[in-house]
Amino acid sequence: MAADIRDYLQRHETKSLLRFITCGSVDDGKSTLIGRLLHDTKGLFDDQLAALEKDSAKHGTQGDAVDFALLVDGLAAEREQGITIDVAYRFFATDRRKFIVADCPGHEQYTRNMATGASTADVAVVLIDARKGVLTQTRRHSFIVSLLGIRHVLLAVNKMDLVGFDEGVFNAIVEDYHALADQLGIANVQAVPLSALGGDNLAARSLHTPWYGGPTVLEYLETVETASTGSAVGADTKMRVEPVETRTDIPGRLPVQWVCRPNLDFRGFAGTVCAGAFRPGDAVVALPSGKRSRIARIVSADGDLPQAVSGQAITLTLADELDISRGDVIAAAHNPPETADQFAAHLVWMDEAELIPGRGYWLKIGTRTVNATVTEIKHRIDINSQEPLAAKTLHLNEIGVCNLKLDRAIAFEPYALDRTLGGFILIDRQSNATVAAGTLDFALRRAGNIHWQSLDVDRAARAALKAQTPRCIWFTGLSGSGKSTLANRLEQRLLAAHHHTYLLDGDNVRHGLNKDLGFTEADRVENIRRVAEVARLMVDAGLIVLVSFISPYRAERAMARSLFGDDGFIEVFVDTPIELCEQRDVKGLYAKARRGELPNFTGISSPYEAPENPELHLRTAEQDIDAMVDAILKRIG
Ligand SMILES: Nc1ncnc2c1ncn2[C@@H]1O[C@H](COP(=O)(O)OS(=O)(=O)O)[C@@H](OP(=O)(O)O)[C@H]1O
Ligand SMILES: Nc1ncnc2c1ncn2[C@@H]1O[C@H](COP(=O)(O)OP(=O)(O)O)[C@@H](O)[C@H]1O
Repeated sequence: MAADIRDYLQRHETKSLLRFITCGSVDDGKSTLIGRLLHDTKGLFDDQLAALEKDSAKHGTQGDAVDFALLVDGLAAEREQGITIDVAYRFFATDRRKFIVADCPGHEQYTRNMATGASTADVAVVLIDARKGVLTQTRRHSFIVSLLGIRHVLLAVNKMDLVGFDEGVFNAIVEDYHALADQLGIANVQAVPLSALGGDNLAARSLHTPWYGGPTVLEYLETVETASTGSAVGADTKMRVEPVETRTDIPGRLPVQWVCRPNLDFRGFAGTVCAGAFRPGDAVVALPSGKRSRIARIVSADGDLPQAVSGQAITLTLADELDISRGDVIAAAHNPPETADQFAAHLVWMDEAELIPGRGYWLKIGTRTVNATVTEIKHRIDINSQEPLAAKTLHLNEIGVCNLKLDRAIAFEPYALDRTLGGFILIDRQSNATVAAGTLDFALRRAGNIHWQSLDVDRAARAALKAQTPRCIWFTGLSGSGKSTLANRLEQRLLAAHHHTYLLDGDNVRHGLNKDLGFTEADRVENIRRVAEVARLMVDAGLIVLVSFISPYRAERAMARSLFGDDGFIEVFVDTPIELCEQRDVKGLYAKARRGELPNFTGISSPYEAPENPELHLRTAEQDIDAMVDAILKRIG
């Protein structure tokens, strides 16, 4: 298939390319619409058509006629479910233009696919069932369309045949949608009355709508002018294709995808220009380091180029040796993007599990991946009214405005200016699943104004005075597993050996610093974040710090570890089977939890994620306490 696409694109190299997406609810007729467009423009590959005819006879719902929905519904499994689940990219062309269409599924839980498809599109085709009008789903899709910077909407009012091609019905829907588009700031809306099934106003003008004087769907797609600045390179095809409109007047930006170093004489920075243009001799700056140089050469598969514009995949060489790595951005020196590590952002939450403020996620932006936490949810947005609503978390498909903090500064642009350097996804660090798509709105200035105060007396000096190596020894395990008992005994032994220590115990810290926190997932995340920060200060003070908290989540233990570095963090897994903890039931909490009187109890009604690679794995059922303490002492030397 990849070879077919390459061949296809090559044949159409000279034409401009329009990327669009289709959005609609299940059964609005998206698949039929795309299938018919492909068919009517002869955009089908012959073998696809043959397969379609065969499939229609087998599964089709349209008698002997070709069932166009089958063409885009793709996988058999999806067909069986009757819904489309993945984004399917299709290619077709007319004499005037070539097209890539992302077919975005309409089922409520598949917003993620829609955002994926929308992130590179110039135009969104929003389908409406003429009998149903503007639905919540239409509003959600349109909101994402506007959020992801698509400025052009084709409102496809489908199934006009089922309302007798009534002009009044069409006008009422268009009026409704215009009100929504105004709210969302979508300035360019073209509404078309159509019947995808009958082909009315799709490729050919319909005789049933003499009252309609606008373009057909295809005419619109062939002629719409968008401000695309280079979303036109298919990553998988490695092909260069001209975007609809290439801007060379805006400053150049190249997110570095990889550093190309075939031999000692050549060091190039490869990537796809995401905005503006570069020429040899241009002054450039590497971000976030801020180091400057000039472009020496622009190397491409076709030899050296006099200019590279957005959408082109190239390799730059520079006049000076700069330390630039993957994820950095090379930008025009006279007008570089800002760098920052804290942002206000919009988020579309796409995971079944809710967003946890304070938890660490991977944030991928351009070619860079960094650690990020949502520090605060400002509000979520009511999809119907666009009103802000109070929110402590975001659930599946909810859209919110929040503050983000990264573990290092990145070069960025507000999304409204640049989709590559302003659009990001959040990835769960444990499962690697994409949990959100988002847009950076602006940098929070305070980030740049709070500096780390460098002090004359440092950790090394404090540690030297105490004649010890400061460390964090982190005990994790179920309630009653033996964390406190072991930590206590260890502290006694350390004290006897004249060490300076402090024991932070969950129960105790929850009486003071953390007395505002309970046992929900979000509260536990915050509980661990605070105690990890406190432990870090104490380690900085030169102490050996023992932390004894259930700390049930891998993500937060990884976060704690990252504060100390591998040498400074010893994770001790106090591994006791829950049956034994329950037998011990030191505080009577298991009995209470079993009676249903204690909600969110770890191991019973709240999860415990066992460590995968702890420095020490202690099985309390098999060893006695002193032997285990000896093992810890041996490990810390
Ligand atoms: N619902 C629920 N789940 C678990 N534990 C509960 C709960 N409610 C109260 N307790 C008591 O609180 C102690 C655990 O607090 P932690 O701060 O260590 O928990 S956590 O790390 O935030 O998960 C824990 O102490 P340990 O038994 O020493 O672990 C319990 O005594
Ligand atoms: N090998 C062992 N290691 C640790 N604790 C043990 C062991 N065997 C029995 N225990 C008992 O288990 C209980 C553990 O309770 P505790 O230390 O308060 O656990 P946690 O702090 O994990 O909730 C104590 O009563 C302790 O005496």
